[in-house]
Amino acid sequence: MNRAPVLAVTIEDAVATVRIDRPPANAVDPAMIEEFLSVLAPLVRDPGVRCVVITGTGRFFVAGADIAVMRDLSDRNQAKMRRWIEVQRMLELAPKPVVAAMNGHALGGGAELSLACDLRILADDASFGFPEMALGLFPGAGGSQRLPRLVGPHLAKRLMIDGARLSAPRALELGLVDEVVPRVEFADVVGRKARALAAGPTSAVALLKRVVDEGYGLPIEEALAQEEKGVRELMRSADAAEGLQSFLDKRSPRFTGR
Ligand SMILES: CCCCCCCCCCCCC/C=C/C(=O)SCCNC(=O)CCNC(=O)[C@H](O)C(C)(C)COP(=O)(O)OP(=O)(O)OC[C@H]1O[C@@H](n2cnc3c(N)ncnc32)[C@H](O)[C@@H]1OP(=O)(O)O
Repeated sequence: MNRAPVLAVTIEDAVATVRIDRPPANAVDPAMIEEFLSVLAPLVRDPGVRCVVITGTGRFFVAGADIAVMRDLSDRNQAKMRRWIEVQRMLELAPKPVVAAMNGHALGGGAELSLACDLRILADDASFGFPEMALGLFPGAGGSQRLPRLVGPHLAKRLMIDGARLSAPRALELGLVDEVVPRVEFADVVGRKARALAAGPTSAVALLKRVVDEGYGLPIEEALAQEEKGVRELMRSADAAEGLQSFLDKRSPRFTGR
């Protein structure tokens, strides 16, 4: 059954915004996951896109997996739903900054998606959390592995066992999100942040993301070797030359992302 797309992509000032609109709660189903994979691939590859913003509509960013879909616990259905992990890896490895602009409730798989992004901005009246336990589940779409990396294993287990929907200030206090913004200013703040990121040295951001992803968790000697590989590429980048020269010229840098 083909249905209308639930993702709308706009590109302006080198910022690609992917807006989710699947009423009533932007819950994730297999069709949305496949749509995400198909719209993200060109955005990740396009050098003209230097920042990607993922956002929702109305009261919801993403309310998690579609619970009606999750009732089908067959391996086949779980395999289709588990491709949500691939969406997260695409964002995590994108050679450019990715912003989770959480306009509304970011829960379960929605909160998990945001953990794969580089900047998490939450509207001040939105909630954030991993309520899967109330459904007899746990955040098994990346959350059980990324959350401990973010806040440490003890707090991560507490958040997942408790399953609380956290207020925006509490999510900020725990370090789960980077910024909480009043709803009335949300779109402006996200736009400003995204444009600033797009105008920055996205080549350095791309290399840093790769170095962190490849080095994290490795024994320090191997991790430093990964870092060295990235630094060699970094020092050959046009952005590094421009950044250093602009300081000496006492002018603002004009980064190209190369
Ligand atoms: C993301 C994909 C991952 C899949 C991985 C599969 C492999 C691994 C499997 C094992 C791991 C499991 C991983 C599970 C991840 C999940 O995300 S499970 C779902 C987690 N989310 C929730 O539990 C949130 C559920 N929603 C709510 O609690 C409330 O809606 C709210 C957010 C507190 C808002 O409440 P309120 O303002 O009262 O609005 P509602 O009336 O409740 O909701 C409005 C309508 O939206 C529907 N809805 C809301 N959330 C969902 C949802 N997640 N799925 C389906 N539908 C949802 C709700 O039913 C209402 O619908 P109507 O009644 O028709 O208006």
